Amino acid sequence: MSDPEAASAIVVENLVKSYAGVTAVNNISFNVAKGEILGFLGPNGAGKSTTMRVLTGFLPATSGNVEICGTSVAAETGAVKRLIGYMPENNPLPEDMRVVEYLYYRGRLKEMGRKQLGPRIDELLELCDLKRVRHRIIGKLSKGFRQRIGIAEAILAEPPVIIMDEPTIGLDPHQILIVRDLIARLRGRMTVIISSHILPEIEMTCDRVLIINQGRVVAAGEPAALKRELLGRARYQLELAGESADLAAVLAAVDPTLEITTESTPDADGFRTFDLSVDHESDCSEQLLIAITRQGNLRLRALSRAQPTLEDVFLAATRRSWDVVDRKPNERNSAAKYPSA
Ligand SMILES: Nc1ncnc2c1ncn2[C@@H]1O[C@H](COP(=O)(O)OP(=O)(O)OP(=O)(O)O)[C@@H](O)[C@H]1O
Repeated sequence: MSDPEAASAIVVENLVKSYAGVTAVNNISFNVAKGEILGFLGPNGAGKSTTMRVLTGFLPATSGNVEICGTSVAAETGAVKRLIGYMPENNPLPEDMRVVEYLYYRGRLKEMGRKQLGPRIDELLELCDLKRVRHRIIGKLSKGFRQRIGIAEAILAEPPVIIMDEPTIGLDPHQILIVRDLIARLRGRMTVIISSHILPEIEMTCDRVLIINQGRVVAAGEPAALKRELLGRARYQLELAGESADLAAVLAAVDPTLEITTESTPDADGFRTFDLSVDHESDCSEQLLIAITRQGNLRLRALSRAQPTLEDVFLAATRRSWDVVDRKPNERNSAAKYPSA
């Protein structure tokens, strides 16, 4: 059998990080496979930045073990820093340097050879759409350019692992698109962890997500699997005129687990919006459409299957974890244990 840790670029085991009086990261464990893009999500104060700082060797862990490509962060912090390209939140850049100058300077600090640096910087200016600002002073550039300079710097020496804290924060939709494409191009070549509050962004970019709250992992998996695990029931919406009892009878005939969750008051034409939920994932839109049309007394104007988003998953996972936190300690002991990824 293959060893899952051998295929992991990042291994985090029972990581704890406490500041004076605050446990920011409370015993989290997860692996990130080589070439995988992992989205790291959590509400404000969940412990995302702290975890990233420990992973990159900028902060020592209180306890636990972190390995990057088989190298222990605690034992070989210097070596680990060379394995990671890190773009911290609000990435600080030297205001008075020119773009090329800065990348060259950072490359030399990363011990890259002069001959190797020139072509690599040209490649990155192209990849990160920075060619037209290559000789501009960084302090005079917009946020979008500055974020891309941060990404260029993180991937400059082609480290196997890239960690980005809120890479699209403060960017406009066009700039977000550029950064998203840029990250997608790293898939398979580098292992990437991205922390973000922008959930559609994460959903589009990441292979897997890890949601933390109050320093603990509260959900982990592929977005589609998490939707099934956390949201369970599929949802539909109808715009329909007719008696609720007639609709209820049709629903029972289509699927005994189909139920009306909310219904609106009728509009001027007598149509109401009904929200439905059903206990399984398989699509029953067509059966619903046929059964309602055949019923005779019901007039259907619209039928749609709700597509749950990562935001729904995030809210369900964090709400579930708050429920556990709110329970009395003796109840908490018997609560379901959450996956540690
Ligand atoms: N240097 C510090 N000293 C004391 N407490 C800290 C320090 N840094 C963070 N904390 C606390 O640790 C907890 C986790 O903070 P962290 O910044 O890791 O969360 P986060 O998920 O990155 O939040 P955000 O999304 O707001 O950046 C918070 O309660 C925070 O107040």
